[in-house]
Amino acid sequence: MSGFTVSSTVEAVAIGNFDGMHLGHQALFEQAGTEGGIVVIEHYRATLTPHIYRARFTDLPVFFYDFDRIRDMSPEVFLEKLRFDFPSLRRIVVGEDFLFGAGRSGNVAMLERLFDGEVIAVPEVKLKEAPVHSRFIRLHIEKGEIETANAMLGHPYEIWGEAVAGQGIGKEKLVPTINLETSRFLLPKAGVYETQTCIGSTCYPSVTFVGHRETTDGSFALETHLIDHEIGEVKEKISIKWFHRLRENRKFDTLAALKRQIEKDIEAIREKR
Ligand SMILES: Cc1cc2nc3c(=O)[nH]c(=O)nc-3n(C[C@H](O)[C@H](O)[C@H](O)COP(=O)(O)O)c2cc1C
Ligand SMILES: Nc1ncnc2c1ncn2[C@@H]1O[C@H](COP(=O)(O)OP(=O)(O)OP(=O)(O)O)[C@@H](O)[C@H]1O
Repeated sequence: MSGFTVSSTVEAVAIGNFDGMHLGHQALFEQAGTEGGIVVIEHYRATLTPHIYRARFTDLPVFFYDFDRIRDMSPEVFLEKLRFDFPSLRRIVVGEDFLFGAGRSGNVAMLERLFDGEVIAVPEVKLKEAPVHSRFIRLHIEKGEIETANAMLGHPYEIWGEAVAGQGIGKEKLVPTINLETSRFLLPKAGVYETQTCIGSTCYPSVTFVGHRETTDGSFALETHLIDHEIGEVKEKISIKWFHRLRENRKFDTLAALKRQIEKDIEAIREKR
């Protein structure tokens, strides 16, 4: 989907890029109310909830404005577009730092001047003094600090991908794994993680490896092993929810040594259950 979608019923919109659909974003959605909608200014750089994945974290309808099509609009023209696209619009919800229009020339005060309805500017949401923003959540994920990222998101960090063929070593010599291919999602720092793997509507406890397989072929892989659950060939889309980084990616001298370590990783997760 690209460009924009129009709704004649939506009475309130929250506006922003909304990568992650984090606690700060959710505070805006609450103010938009049940008749509200979400206007995503889409610049195609989102890596936490790229494009339509944002819709997984809200019950409100999500509309997309392609950033390239609105970037040169003055604040006045942008407001005209909103009024045209949402003829029932009575309320606009943004964060208090919201800037809009060509060259980011419009702010909340200008929005209040130009819009004849209600403008709600939500104060910055923080988590224990730390401001919650997509850019900080990305940094935590890149450092493997999943608990902090999840606390800021208000939900477990989740990525989606397709199952692809692996080397065939796992099942024979280590543990069976689903090898995943993803695009656009930010991957956590290399290592081994406590995760859940969701196939269809069922989520299984799992252990996930992300990084270069230093012990075998050295190539990059994202692999997940379902703990205490056997599964045949997986054809549908899979998601991984991330919870905790267990350890670094390491090079083992033998496959037997790697297998012993993987068994310990699995046991560490079982003990928590
Ligand atoms: C829980 C888990 C932990 C892993 N840890 C490492 C590791 O520390 N170092 C490494 O080189 N490979 C690690 N791997 C990846 C294995 O090398 C990989 O599963 C193996 O090469 C088989 O790949 P295949 O599934 O493509 O056959 C791990 C895999 C799993 C499932
Ligand atoms: N922590 C927050 N508290 C309140 N409002 C927020 C917060 N973070 C973002 N917003 C508001 O949500 C909307 C979407 O913002 P945006 O997509 O830029 O999120 P962001 O987390 O600030 O992203 P980035 O880190 O990339 O700047 C904007 O109206 C913004 O002002």
